[in-house]
Amino acid sequence: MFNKIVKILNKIKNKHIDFPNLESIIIVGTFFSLWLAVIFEDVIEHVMAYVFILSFGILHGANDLTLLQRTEIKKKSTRNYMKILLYYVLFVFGSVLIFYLVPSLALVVFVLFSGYHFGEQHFISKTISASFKTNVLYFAYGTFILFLLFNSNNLATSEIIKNIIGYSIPISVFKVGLLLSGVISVAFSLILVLKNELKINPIKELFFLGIFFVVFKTASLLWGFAIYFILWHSIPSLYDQIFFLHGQINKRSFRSFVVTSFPYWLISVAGLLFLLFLFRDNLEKSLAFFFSFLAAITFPHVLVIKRLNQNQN
Ligand SMILES: CC1=C(/C=C/C(C)=C/C=C/C(C)=C/C=O)C(C)(C)CCC1
Repeated sequence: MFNKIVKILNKIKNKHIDFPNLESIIIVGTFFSLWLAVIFEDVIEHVMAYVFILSFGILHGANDLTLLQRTEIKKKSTRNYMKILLYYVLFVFGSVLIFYLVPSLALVVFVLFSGYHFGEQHFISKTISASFKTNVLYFAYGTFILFLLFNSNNLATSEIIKNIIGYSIPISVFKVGLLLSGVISVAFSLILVLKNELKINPIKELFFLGIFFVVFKTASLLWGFAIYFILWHSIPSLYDQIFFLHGQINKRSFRSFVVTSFPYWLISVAGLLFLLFLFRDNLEKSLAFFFSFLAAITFPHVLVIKRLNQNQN
């Protein structure tokens, strides 16, 4: 009883947000964003999407170096930090180079990596223990969400892909991808639930998928992506990262997270804005560059978060 009272007081004092509340906020935010998609035309949706991706989206990956440092068993030292920074920068530039040299391979790897990363974020708190089967589920679920988005906006997606890789791919690729990833997701979630290795509420999961379907069908490609990426991925991920670094979620830990992220955030946003400025006259080309840049900073981020989750297990 006493512990409960202390917990409630602590919540009020720290304005602590617990996960069920965060989920409700995300659902309300999604419907609000959906309403914005109905009243605004594509150009406004694009501006809103860029603002969200550049703020929360980039922010959720801007503390990777600190997270990496924390997960290092070795003692922290300046030299250690410099080494991590050097590897990180090399990794980002290596990704850019691969996008430039073999764009089709880079794009496939990017979509697969992202799928795993989205699925991992969605299911990690509902997974009892990590295994090959949970990895397959993360991968299949995340790619299913991406293929749902691509199918709902197939022409716009294939146009951007054409700008990245230089040739068109058949729209049927999205349908096959959706079907395959959907079947694998259902099969592996069933196996994991039956083995008591996954704690999910199937009705709730289907409800979420229904929301994503309506959002992707109603919003433009970029706004639909931004709604999922920010509300359903970046905000829960920010929450987990702040918790990992500070042990609690309150104004102070959030501020500290923003302060340490700021230099990396600024460098990424300045680089991205510069690219968008260069391609300002050609929306399709600028979107292609935008996604390639996002990919370059995503590759190391996916590995850092994977490591963080392994560390927590
Ligand atoms: C939406 C979209 C694409 C994929 C974007 C992806 C996969 C983004 C992933 C971002 C992540 C995982 C960020 C970091 O956390 C394509 C294929 C470029 C085509 C055009 C539309």
